[in-house]
Amino acid sequence: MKALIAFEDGKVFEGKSFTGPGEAVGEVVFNTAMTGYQEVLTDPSYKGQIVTMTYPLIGNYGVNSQDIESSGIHLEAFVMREYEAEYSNWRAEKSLKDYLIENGKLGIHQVDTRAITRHIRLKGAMKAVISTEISDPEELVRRAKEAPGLEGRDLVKEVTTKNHYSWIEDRPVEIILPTKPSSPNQSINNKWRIACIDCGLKFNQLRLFVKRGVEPIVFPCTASPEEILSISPHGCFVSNGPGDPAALQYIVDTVRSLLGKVPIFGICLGHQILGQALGANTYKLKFGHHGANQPVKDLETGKIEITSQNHGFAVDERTLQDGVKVTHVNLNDNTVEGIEAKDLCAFSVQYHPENAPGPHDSEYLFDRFLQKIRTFWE
Ligand SMILES: NC(=O)CC[C@H](N)C(=O)O
Repeated sequence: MKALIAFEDGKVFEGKSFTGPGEAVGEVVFNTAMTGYQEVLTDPSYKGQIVTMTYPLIGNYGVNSQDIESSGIHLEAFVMREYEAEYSNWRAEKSLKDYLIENGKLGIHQVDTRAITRHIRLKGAMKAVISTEISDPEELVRRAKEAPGLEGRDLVKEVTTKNHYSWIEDRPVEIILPTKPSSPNQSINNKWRIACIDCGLKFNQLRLFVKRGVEPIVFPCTASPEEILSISPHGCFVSNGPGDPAALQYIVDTVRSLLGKVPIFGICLGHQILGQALGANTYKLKFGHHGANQPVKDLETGKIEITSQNHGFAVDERTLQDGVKVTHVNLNDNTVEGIEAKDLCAFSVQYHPENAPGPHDSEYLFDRFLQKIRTFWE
C-alpha cells in the first residue's frame, strides 16, 4: 500500500505501508542504531516523533516480551528501507508487523532512508505527515506545516505512570506508599530506596537498580516533593522522557526543592530538568542525537564511552551557574553530555547508561550514583 511522507518544507518521499492504512504526524528523526528496534519503539521519549532507522534491514529478529522498555509503542510511525517479514530468533514471539498493528502504529518501508537522513542533517529535524489515504502531496505538506511541533509541549504527562509501582520479579508491581515515613537509615527490607520520577522511564533503568540490590519506587511526574520525601528515599532518580524540557517547570520546581536533601541522578530529560533546577537553560539541537554509537568523554577519568542516545534538546553550557560543572562532552559536536553539582550531590547525563539498546560502557554511572548515596548518608 503506497504511503507518502510529506515534510513541512515541501519535500515529499514515497514508501509502502506494511501495516495497512493509516496516518501519522510527528517530528522526523533518524536513529543510527544497528539493532534494538524493539527498545526504540517502546522508548517513551519518542512520543510525538516519527523515527527513521538508518540501518537498512529491520524486523529480522521479530519481537519478544523481554525487550520491551515500557507499556507499549510510543513513537508515531516507524520508517525503514526494508522490512524483513521472515524473522528468526529463539526469543521471538511475533513479527514486528503484528506488534506495530497491535499498537495501532504505521510501519513504512521501501523508503529512501539515506535521502531522508541527509535531508534532516542538512535542514534539521522537521515535522512531517505520513498518509496512505491522501495522495495529494500539497495537502499533506500543508498539514505538516500546521502540525504541532515538539517545542513548548509537555508530552511527559501523556506517558508518566498513574500509580506508584516498584520492580519485582522483572515486572512493574503496583504498590501503596507507606503512610508512616521511615528514616533513610532504616531502609525497608534493608534495601536502599530510590524515588524515581517517571517522565517516561525505560524499564532497564529499574532493572539496573534492582540488579544492584536497590528498591526503586516509581512516582508520577506530578508528585510533590513532600510526597517523594514521604518514603524517606536514599536517592532520587529523574528519568528520560519526551517533549520539550523547557515546558516542564513543575518538575523542575520539584527537583529544585529536593536538591541537597537527597542525592539526585538524572538521565536525558532528567538531566535537562536537573540542569534547569540548577539555573541553566536548554535549547533545541539541529537534528539531535539518536543512536547507539555516540562517543562521549568522561572529563573526570579521560575515558571515552560509546553511548546510547535519544534526545533533540540539550543543556546550554553558557548558562551553567557557579558550582555546576560539565562532567561529560559529546566528541561529535562538543555538546554537554553530563553535569554535576558536587556540593548538592546531584549529577546527570544526557545519554542512556541503561543501554537498552546500546553498549554497556556507561553502566558504571549507576554504581557512581550508589557510591554518592553511600557517602551522603554516612
Ligand atoms: N530521551 C530523552 O529523555 C529525551 C529528552 C528530550 N525529550 C529531548 O528530546 O531532548
